[in-house]
Amino acid sequence: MATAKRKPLIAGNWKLNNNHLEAIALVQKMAFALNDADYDAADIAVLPPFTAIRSVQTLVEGDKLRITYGAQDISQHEKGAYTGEVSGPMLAKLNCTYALAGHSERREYHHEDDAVVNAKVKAAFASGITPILCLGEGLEVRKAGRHVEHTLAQLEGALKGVTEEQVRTLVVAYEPVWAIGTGEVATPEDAQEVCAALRKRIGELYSPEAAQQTRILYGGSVKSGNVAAIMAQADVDGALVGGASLDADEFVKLIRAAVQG
Ligand SMILES: O=C(CO)COP(=O)(O)O
Repeated sequence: MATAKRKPLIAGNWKLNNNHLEAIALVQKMAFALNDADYDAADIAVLPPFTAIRSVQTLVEGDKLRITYGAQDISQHEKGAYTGEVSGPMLAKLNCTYALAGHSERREYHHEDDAVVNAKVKAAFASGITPILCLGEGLEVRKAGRHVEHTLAQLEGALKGVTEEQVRTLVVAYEPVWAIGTGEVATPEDAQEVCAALRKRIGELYSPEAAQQTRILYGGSVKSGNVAAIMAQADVDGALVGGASLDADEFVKLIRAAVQG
């Protein structure tokens, strides 16, 4: 089998934090600390709230920063009477590289099911944006030992109608809900078990070659102190980081720990 050549992706999901001025300050601090070796070693992304994307874009483009950025959500609709929604074409116009689709907090608080997540993944691709498809089980499912089948079912639901060409560029993020914001990090072996199963299933649904190209991240209480062991797993290609991405020093430390093999 061809050896994997996947560039790590470390993405900071800011969630509901940072107004546009705070966003500028945080990205400036990151940019000050990061160097070319960091950017060569990993793709580095921030996912600000919608209101801060324009400010981040202006900073990144004005200073030609190698930090990429994206949105925490994307509408399944392109335009029309959908109050409060932000579309793929709007995000593309802001040069967003990524959009999260199906984060567990969207699934839980906004009742997004696999069909909606599927529509969001396709909406992102239609606008030239790379979806970061978030998957993961809750505590009950984990306790019942059904975490692999649960996560694979979410994957299949989200990929209906997605082409092999698209899946090669897709980013999947395995985020066990019980490990998000709880300090309860999955063990590296827990992360590897599910990430390997996801890659295997992508191989079965598409092709082994496509599966070797899809980047699969782990998320859930990732910090500078635990990221190296998680990244050492064969099928983990990066991290989706919440809390630890809000502090520039900690996030840069985390990025460096992630790529030191
Ligand atoms: O949900 C997450 C990233 O999308 C993980 O959040 P924490 O890193 O704060 O646990």
